[in-house]
Amino acid sequence: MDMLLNPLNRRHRLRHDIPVVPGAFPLVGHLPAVVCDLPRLLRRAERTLGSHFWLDFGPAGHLMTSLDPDALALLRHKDVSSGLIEDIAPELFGGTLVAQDGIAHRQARDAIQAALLPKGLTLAGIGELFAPVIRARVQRWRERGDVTILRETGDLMLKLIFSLMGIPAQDLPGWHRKYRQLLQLIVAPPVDLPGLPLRRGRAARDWIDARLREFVRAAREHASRTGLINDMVSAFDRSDDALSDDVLVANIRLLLLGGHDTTASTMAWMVIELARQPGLWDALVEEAQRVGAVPTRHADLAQCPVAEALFRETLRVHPATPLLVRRALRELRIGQQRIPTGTDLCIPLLHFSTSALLHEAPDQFRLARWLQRTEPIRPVDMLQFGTGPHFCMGYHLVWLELVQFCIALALTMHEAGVRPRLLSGVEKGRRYYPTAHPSMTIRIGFS
Ligand code: HEM
Repeated sequence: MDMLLNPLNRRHRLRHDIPVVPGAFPLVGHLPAVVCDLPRLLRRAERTLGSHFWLDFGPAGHLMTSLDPDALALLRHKDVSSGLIEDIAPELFGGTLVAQDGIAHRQARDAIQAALLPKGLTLAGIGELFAPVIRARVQRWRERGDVTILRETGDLMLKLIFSLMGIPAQDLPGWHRKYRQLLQLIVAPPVDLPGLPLRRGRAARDWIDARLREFVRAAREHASRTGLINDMVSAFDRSDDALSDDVLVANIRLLLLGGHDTTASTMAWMVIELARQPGLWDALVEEAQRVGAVPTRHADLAQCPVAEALFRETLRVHPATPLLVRRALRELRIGQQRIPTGTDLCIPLLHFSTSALLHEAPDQFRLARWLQRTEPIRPVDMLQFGTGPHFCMGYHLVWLELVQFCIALALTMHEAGVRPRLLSGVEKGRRYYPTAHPSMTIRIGFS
């Protein structure tokens, strides 16, 4: 199938001496091709235009996209701002630390970081909280015999994140509904009328924020239901310059958003890879039988190298966050390329994650690249979580929950004498933006 580009727009144009990729549609620009076919779009642009080119992200405007590995240094550059993300999605990310720079960013980040590091997660008993929820879910898959995998992992991840926040089981359906409405803010047209996505999304955000405020109050009164919120609130209250509750609430909401789609997509890809590569499944089952139980603490993860390699390789081949956006605050250079002040930038992690410049045989799914390595994990090996001051705050949590998930899946299915099998094609229906994920319709059987 050919790419979703506008056949009437073939003109070669330059902006600031950098070529614009032809084929943009009015209003939505290159978004159809970005969403459905980003790897091919980047490869074609590189082949025909070189390492730097403009892509039109429709309402978000033109972003100068760089495939030069030097562009990664921009993620650590003091004159490169994260504020662009707030311009693109003000309703979701306004006031959150992902859109802040410098001291404001560091203050908010420092105040909640400790709760998400291995020690904080262990003290709050997050592994113990998650293990039974994950085991119950894969047990249900075994009983059902086949599942639509992305829908299931999406549901499981919401349950885990809500349990992290201490939301009681009977309140979950209400939270699910509001969360789905909140997500509509990503695509809502800017029309604020009753019944339209913007109005519904804002109302859902206010509902969620009001409840998060109650959690914060409960934590201050030492009546919190979970260690994690408790730890965040006390760290926030201890921070040098008092930060307002609005900042705390917006950032707890950011954790709900940041940890859902990304992890659900990775989990679904893991099951798909296990289903289509029987050797991977056998290695995982052997490891699960050796450890005998779902690990609950970070210290236990070292006993699960196969599950860890599966987590790292799945993310390398299928990075859930395909691109990062930034704004140049002054004139910069990427290699030989001059970047004018004010340029909006796109740094496609997806391209670097599967680039031959950074990985040997990048297109091959190889656990051995992790299992046989002797040197420690480098920043470039974790690129799927970003790099620099905005490096993902959920990294240790994701590592824990995905290893837990792999071991639970292998133990449960092996006990029943079944293994995952792919019941549908994988290539059709993949999406790459705003989060990359496999097709919604892929079914996995357990037989
Ligand atoms: C496979 C799962 C995940 C992937 C691939 C992922 C990826 C990323 C990436 C690439 C960034 C950098 C954004 C930037 O530089 O602009 C980021 C930031 C962030 N992530 Fe994750 N993430 C995942 C899971 C999670 C989870 C589970 C949480 C929390 C519960 C989380 C919370 C955050 C937060 C709060 C930030 C903003 C950090 C900052 O701006 O300082 N993420 N993530």
